[in-house]
Amino acid sequence: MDFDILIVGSGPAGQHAAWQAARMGKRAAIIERKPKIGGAGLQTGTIPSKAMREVAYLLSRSGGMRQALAPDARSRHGLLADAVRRKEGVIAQQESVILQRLLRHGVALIPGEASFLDAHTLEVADAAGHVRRISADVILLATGSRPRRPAHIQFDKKSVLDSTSILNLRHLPESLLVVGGGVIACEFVSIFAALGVQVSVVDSHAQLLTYLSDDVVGVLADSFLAMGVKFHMRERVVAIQREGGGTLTLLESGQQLRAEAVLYAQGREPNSGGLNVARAEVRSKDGWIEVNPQFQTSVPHIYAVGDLIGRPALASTGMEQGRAAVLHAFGGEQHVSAENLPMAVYTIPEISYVGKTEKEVQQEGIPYVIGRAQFKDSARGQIIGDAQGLLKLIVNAQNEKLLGVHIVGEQASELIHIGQLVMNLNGSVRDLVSNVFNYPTLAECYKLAALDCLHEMVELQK
Ligand SMILES: Cc1cc2nc3c(=O)[nH]c(=O)nc-3n(C[C@H](O)[C@H](O)[C@H](O)COP(=O)(O)OP(=O)(O)OC[C@H]3O[C@@H](n4cnc5c(N)ncnc54)[C@H](O)[C@@H]3O)c2cc1C
Ligand SMILES: NC(=O)c1ccc[n+]([C@@H]2O[C@H](COP(=O)([O-])OP(=O)(O)OC[C@H]3O[C@@H](n4cnc5c(N)ncnc54)[C@H](O)[C@@H]3O)[C@@H](O)[C@H]2O)c1
Repeated sequence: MDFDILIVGSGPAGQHAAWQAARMGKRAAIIERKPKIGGAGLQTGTIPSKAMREVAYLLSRSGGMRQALAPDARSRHGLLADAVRRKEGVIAQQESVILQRLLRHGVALIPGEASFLDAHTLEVADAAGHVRRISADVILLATGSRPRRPAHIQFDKKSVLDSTSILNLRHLPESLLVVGGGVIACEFVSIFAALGVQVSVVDSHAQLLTYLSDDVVGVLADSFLAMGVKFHMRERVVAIQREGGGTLTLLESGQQLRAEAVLYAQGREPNSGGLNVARAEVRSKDGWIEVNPQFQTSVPHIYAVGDLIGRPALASTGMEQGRAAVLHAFGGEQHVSAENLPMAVYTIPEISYVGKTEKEVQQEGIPYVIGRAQFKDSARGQIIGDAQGLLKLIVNAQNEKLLGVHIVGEQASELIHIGQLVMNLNGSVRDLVSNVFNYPTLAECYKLAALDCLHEMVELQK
């Protein structure tokens, strides 16, 4: 065999699998079809969108930007240029960090598109048309996902966009219609609304981010309204046409919406088409690869991780899946599945949560109480001017254990890890009450919300 492990895809899942294998002294190689490494994590998704968001966020913090920007188209385009520059700088720097890490650990990087010849052999075709065969004891598939592009929508990378092409815009549209109410949709609504674009949203649901708590999403929706975002909820898109320099979107209700550009953000599809998994007898469903809890496919020495296996489909979880699969493949330390995975939505304001939602707790029939802390009730919240922020704890009313933490507001993506650790260490709401937090901090909201929970528990017992 040429290698101990061949990894297909250099996104977060593939990188972390390769790094782990190399740390275990294995001969590892990554095959990547794109000219640059990093996948959606670094090149077309997580990092570029977060880098652009940072520019939009800083602008939104400076206040009043819509009015300030409206008359001056040149400065608006300058802002997009700033966002693009920041994005490209961060990508280049991270690319170099990842490359150095992989090369330092002796991971081979093989350019080209991989497809199975048999269960131990991949054919790799590079951009110059050269084809080679490479074999390995273990094969790990980490080919990720791409935006779902239904055939009836004419994407053109200029005015009808997906989450990849929107990152390459060089001209800031006057108006943007976002089709979808999921994570990608909401993150881009934040970025473009904060950059001064007139943003509208169309979604078939009654609310954005349907799986989140109503009160948390309510804070986000209010913030969007304050940024001038218009909503067309419970509506479906029938067609998107190009019209002059812009677009015309037809809704099922008969309404017609004009916007300079449209972002279509309704889910993702697996990158498994070219892999020819049937030749290796790897089972898949609608292109998503089926795996067991150890990330083995139907062929035990072939593993699949990351977006390719479906939800949660996050860079954070993909990295850990890659590491876990390699530990399993080479009999390393016993891997314990990570529990209480956090999720962050990098909107303005940020949202983050861990554990169960109130709806899930109700469905499971668990007796619970809710404790809330408004950021405006903490000194730090006042200092930084976050009047909307909210931290909400869901606590088991019988054993006082934390069941879920939901945060919307400044630093939500960082703050969540406090609650996550308490949950992972099987702590209770009383641990949050007795903990001393720096003052003034937003973290102190944990204590305020925990005290609110204790109060609710007393009320419940009356
Ligand atoms: C706009 C956006 C924002 C996001 N924000 C976040 C976030 O804030 N936090 C978060 O945790 N997650 C976020 N995600 C999700 C995250 O980007 C993905 O979950 C993550 O990148 C998946 O990693 P992966 O390694 O499975 O696949 P990918 O990152 O998609 O990488 C797969 C790689 O495989 C390569 N490949 C595919 N087929 C072949 C083949 N046959 N041969 C060779 N190479 C192949 C591809 O070219 C690609 O480089 C975001 C996604 C998007 C689109
Ligand atoms: N901050 C983050 O962690 C982050 C940010 C962006 C993306 N992501 C990852 O990218 C994934 C994809 O993001 P997304 O916003 O596309 O997904 P999503 O699941 O959040 O939202 C997709 C939306 O499209 C709709 N939809 C899906 N399939 C559809 C179909 N066939 N027809 C009509 N509507 C359909 C859904 O109802 C939903 O409203 C996420 O699940 C997440 O894993 C994560």
